[in-house]
Amino acid sequence: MEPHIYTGDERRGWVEVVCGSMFSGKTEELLRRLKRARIARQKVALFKPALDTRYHESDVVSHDATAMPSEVVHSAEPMLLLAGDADVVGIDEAQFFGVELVDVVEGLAREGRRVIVAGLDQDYLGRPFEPVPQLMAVAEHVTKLHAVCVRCGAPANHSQRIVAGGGRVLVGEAEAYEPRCRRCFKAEAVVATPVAPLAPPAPPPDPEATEPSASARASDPTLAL
Ligand SMILES: Nc1ncnc2c1ncn2[C@@H]1O[C@H](COP(=O)(O)OP(=O)(O)O)[C@@H](O)[C@H]1O
Ligand SMILES: Cc1cn([C@H]2C[C@H](O)[C@@H](COP(=O)(O)O)O2)c(=O)[nH]c1=O
Ligand SMILES: [Zn+2]
Repeated sequence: MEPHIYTGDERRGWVEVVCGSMFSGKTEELLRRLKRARIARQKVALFKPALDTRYHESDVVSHDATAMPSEVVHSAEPMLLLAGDADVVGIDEAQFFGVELVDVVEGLAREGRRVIVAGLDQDYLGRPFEPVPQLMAVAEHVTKLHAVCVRCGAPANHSQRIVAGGGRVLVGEAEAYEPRCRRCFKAEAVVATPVAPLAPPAPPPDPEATEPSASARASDPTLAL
């Protein structure tokens, strides 16, 4: 068989992954790239999983209310057909699709499309959140974004769950999750009450007390655990 020589004028597909913690700007970045593709008169298809109905039934909406209409899918496979003749395919909330998303994304790219996938790289315990790590491995381009840690203001790499219960998947917003840096993230703890953003440091502990005082428990909800 003759070797394939790249001539530069053929349609070539590739995969871009945009990952990071909650509130890091993944959806905004995905929508920014898709808007630019539209300005370049490319055909764009955008998908989101049926599980994510937080802000709107079908639009993809960022925490800052940037929005774009999308097609809601219950699994990854239908995207292969629904993408139609789109040059660029965007997929948000990749962590809600199973590992079958990897084959679908690779299939779309093999057909010559630019595929942009946004999703959480870690779950609320700091574990790799499949299928995003697998997608990062096969992608041509990976962008990792950071939110601002609500405790100290450092770049946040983690999504701290602040409500009890739920399994790995628990759809939610600021009422259920806080972006936190490595130092402020507590993998096992579920903090019952969210603290005010960037609260001043708690007063020094009472040396007389053997148990945390009621006021200390009130100002630091982790002591209530
Ligand atoms: N702690 C925070 N750090 C950074 N952005 C935040 C924070 N809290 C709220 N935001 C808002 O969230 C927006 C990013 O939203 P979005 O793109 O939906 O993030 P993601 O998809 O990564 O969850 C920011 O532009 C900002 O307005
Ligand atoms: C960490 C973590 C998050 N989720 C959910 C919570 C939200 O519904 C989405 C993430 O949305 P965003 O666009 O990145 O803000 O995922 C979850 O189900 N499990 C988790 O461990
Ligand atoms: Zn911090």
